[in-house]
Amino acid sequence: TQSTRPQRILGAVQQNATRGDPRSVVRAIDQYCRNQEWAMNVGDEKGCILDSVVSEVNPATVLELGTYCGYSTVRIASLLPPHAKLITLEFNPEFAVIARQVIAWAGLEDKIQLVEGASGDLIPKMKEQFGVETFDLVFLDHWKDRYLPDTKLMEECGLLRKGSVLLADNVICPGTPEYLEFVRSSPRYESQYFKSHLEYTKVEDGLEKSVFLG
Ligand SMILES: O=C(NC/C=C/[C@H]1O[C@@H](n2cnc3cncnc32)[C@H](O)[C@@H]1O)c1cc([N+](=O)[O-])cc(O)c1O
Ligand SMILES: [Mg+2]
Repeated sequence: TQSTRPQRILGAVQQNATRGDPRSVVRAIDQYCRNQEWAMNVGDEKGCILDSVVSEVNPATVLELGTYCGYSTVRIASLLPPHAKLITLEFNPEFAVIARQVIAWAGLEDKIQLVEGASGDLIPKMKEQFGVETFDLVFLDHWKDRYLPDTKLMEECGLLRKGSVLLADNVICPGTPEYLEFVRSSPRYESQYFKSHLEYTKVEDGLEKSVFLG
């Protein structure tokens, strides 16, 4: 039977990456998606900006919205200090199955908790079910029309504290106009745009970093 793109991405990891070596997993996915078939991973160019923000924030708690195959999950977790935790939400069970295997190949199961379900349902349960107080860093990379409602939901649920950093992918392509307008005009956020390119292409895209001011 025909394989799916996520299955082929997992195959590229298992063939080309070294078990327990997260950076080799990231490299294997980038090489596959650049040379064989495009996929919606944040990619290496925006990934370097992601790395610098993760290193600067040095977060103890991270929330990722939209796991897909686990590329950015592994990329972020590989930079976290010991005992830091990353929770990643994915509602497509087929993608979750692949992402769990990518995360396992990287040897990062202890740092990453992949939760299957919709962000709108899971965000209100974060404190009670996952023992989270607040998130130091949130990476938004799920459906683009969910960025704004989920940000408001995180505020309402008390999951953001003064200094929490939101980092949003694709604010230009495919684009998140309502979210961008909100974080750039709200007095409760200090926003900064990092110009880059859509993964594996020359099309403009970028990341928006927004610090919650409390
Ligand atoms: O559409 C894009 N991303 C959507 C990502 C979606 C991923 O997040 C999950 N999800 C969605 N809402 C969810 C709510 N809760 C949990 N998981 C959820 C989906 O099951 C999928 O795994 C995209 C598109 C392009 N592009 O060039 O077209 C480039 C990119 O970098 C992109 O990120
Ligand atoms: Mg993206």
